[in-house]
This record gives sequence, structure tokens and C-alpha cells, in this order.
Amino acid sequence: MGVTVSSLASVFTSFLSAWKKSEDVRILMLGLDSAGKTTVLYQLKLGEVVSTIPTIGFNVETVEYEKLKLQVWDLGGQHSIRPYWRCYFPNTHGIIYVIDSSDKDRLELARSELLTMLDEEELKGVPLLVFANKQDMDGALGWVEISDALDLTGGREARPWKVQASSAVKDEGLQEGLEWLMTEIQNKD
Ligand SMILES: Nc1nc2c(ncn2[C@@H]2O[C@H](COP(=O)(O)OP(=O)(O)OP(=O)(O)O)[C@@H](O)[C@H]2O)c(=O)[nH]1
Ligand SMILES: [Mg+2]
Repeated sequence: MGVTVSSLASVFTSFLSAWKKSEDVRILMLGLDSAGKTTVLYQLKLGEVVSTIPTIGFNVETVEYEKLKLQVWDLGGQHSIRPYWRCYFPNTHGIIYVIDSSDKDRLELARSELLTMLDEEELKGVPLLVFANKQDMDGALGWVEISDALDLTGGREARPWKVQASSAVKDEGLQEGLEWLMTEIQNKD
């Protein structure tokens, strides 16, 4: 027999990597209501600021990133809708968590909703990008302060994570954050 186990394995590996390249990457975008998720989604998709209303349910859009098609799910963040976030957890490749950096009163709530979500088995090890959004607003906390407040270091978070300063209305920090997330997702495969 001319076919060895190792040559079979290498054919299988190249098949897998070709398949993965063409496969959609599924990104879940979450955060409290009014954090700016829908604004981020359409800034990424269209390169413009759209006028939004609170999302009831979800928006999903295909965002092109290099040669990949990202399927970005933007879920409504209102209190009554948050219990449904979990329905979207399976098969997630990357998480974007959006925080309104000017909403200091709800930073602790944003943190606890994030930690509850990260405890879910289905999201184990999935890379996490946090947008410290609305940096253009007076009095917004900087990304370092947001990062300290979230306190994601330590054993609890066995996943790659990053806090990125952003302004969805000014299109600042979004591409940088997405680039980091995609590198992590691709390194994981
Ligand atoms: N100043 C400023 N305003 C922003 C920014 N991002 C979003 N907003 C505004 O914040 C408000 C809420 O934005 P949305 O994108 O609808 O928020 P959301 O997170 O989708 O909210 P839900 O759908 O209720 O979960 C809108 O008035 C946006 O224009 C930002 O970076 N800076
Ligand atoms: Mg929305």
C-alpha cells in the first residue's frame, strides 16, 4: 500500500484548512442596551452611522473581512431579552462585548452580565473582544479603566481577550479590534 497514515493525515489536514477558509465565521455581539452594538454592526458592514432603535430580537449581517465572510449576530441588550442570549451561543467562533464607557452607573452590571455569559460551557475558550465604546463622549472612562473594572485576569478566563477603545460613530478602533479577534480565531483553528 502506497498510502501511509501520515500522508492520509496530511491530505486530511489540508482538506480541513481549505474547508475552514470557506466556512463562515460566526461572531456574536452582546452587551447592555444602548451600548452601541447595532451602530458597530452597521459601521462594520456599511462604513456609515445608521440611525438605530433598540433591537428587539437580533440583526444579523455578513461582514467581509479579507477573504472571509463573517456572520455577525447583534442581539438586543435590554434586560427582558438578555435571557435569550444563550440560544445563540452554540458554534460561536468569537465574541464581541460592547460597553458604553460613559455609562459608569451600569459598568458593574455590564461586568456581571459578561461574566455570567462567559461561564457558559458553550462559550468555553472562545476569544473575547470588548469594545470600550463611546470614547468620543465627554467623561467616558478610558479602556484601561474599563479593563481594570472588568477584572478579567486570573484563572477564570481561560480564553484570549482584549479591551479595545472604540467610537462606533467615529469609526475608531473597530477595525483594530476586529483584526485582533480574527487573528485569535484563526490561531485557534
Ligand atoms: N457618542 C456615541 N454614541 C454612540 C456610539 N455608538 C453608539 N452610539 C449611540 O448610542 C445609541 C444606542 O446605540 P445602538 O447601536 O442602538 O445600541 P445597542 O447596543 O444596539 O442597543 P440595544 O439594541 O437596545 O441592545 C444610539 O443613539 C447611537 O447613535 C459611540 O461610539 N459614540
Ligand atoms: Mg441594537
